[in-house]
Amino acid sequence: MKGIEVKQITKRYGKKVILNGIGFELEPNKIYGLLGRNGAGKSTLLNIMTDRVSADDGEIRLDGVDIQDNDQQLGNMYLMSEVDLYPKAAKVSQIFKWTAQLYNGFDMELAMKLAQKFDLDVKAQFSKLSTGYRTIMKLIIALSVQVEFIFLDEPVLGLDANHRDLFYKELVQSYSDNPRTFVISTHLIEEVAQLIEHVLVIDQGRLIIDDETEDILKNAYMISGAEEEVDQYVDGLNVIGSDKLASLKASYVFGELDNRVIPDRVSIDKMDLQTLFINLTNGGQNNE
Ligand SMILES: Nc1ncnc2c1ncn2[C@@H]1O[C@H](COP(=O)(O)OP(=O)(O)OP(=O)(O)O)[C@@H](O)[C@H]1O
Repeated sequence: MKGIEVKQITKRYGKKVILNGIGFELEPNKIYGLLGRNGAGKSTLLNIMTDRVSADDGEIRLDGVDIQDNDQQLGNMYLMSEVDLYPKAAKVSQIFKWTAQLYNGFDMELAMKLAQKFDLDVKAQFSKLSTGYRTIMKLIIALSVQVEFIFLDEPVLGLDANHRDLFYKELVQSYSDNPRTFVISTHLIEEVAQLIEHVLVIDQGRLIIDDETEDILKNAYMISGAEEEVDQYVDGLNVIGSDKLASLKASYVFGELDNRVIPDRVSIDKMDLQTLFINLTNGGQNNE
């Protein structure tokens, strides 16, 4: 198979099972969203996929070949994470140069252009940059390395709204100029909902969603109105949660609605990705 296969990955820390037999595939040239609550194991999974952390069980294959200790395969992947791996005194421009030596296809012209757009001073020392600008430098590198698989772990950490907006635009531009696969792990679901083509959700060690964004949202509904009528309407449907305000209720349904008659005082709207995520990962508790 072309792409990455994640096969039955299990990871424990002490007695705690963080990832429990996770399996999915990443196709070439697609933007994935990797979602999960705090501590769900997203960073651990990305670290395993890039051979920075070893799994207790399972295997990662790129184009059919195991990536473990395989520099050639690992050279096709880049992980941008919160961890700062650079020497304290290093300047941004030096870090760009080192990265270019490590990754053949590094696009220095793009990196310098992006630095200008984001107002990043390439003569500054990395350790003296603000939190947001450290992220910006790492993002610029991630967009400029031009490898086949790019993993972005919390890519907008510390970025203000304008910089986040600029980053999403530059990501789309870079993706259309040079299609490759991105996996974006983030908590800002609504901001990336338009970008991601495929959604992966990890919850309690398991992969609970692995589907195209469009297909997921096609079957995600918010049924709202008078409580009694809402309850009556959703009876027998796959209700994943609900919210209540006085006598009004909103029930969240994930799955097909049949041809049942919609009562007058009930309205049906599409659920957004963030609402769906919250309801799927709140441990079965209603939000009432
Ligand atoms: N080196 C480690 N030793 C022990 N436990 C660890 C280690 N690294 C991660 N963990 C634990 O594994 C779990 C998953 O952590 P991870 O950072 O992968 O989650 P995450 O989904 O990225 O979370 P967040 O969204 O909060 O960043 C957490 O309970 C964390 O405490």
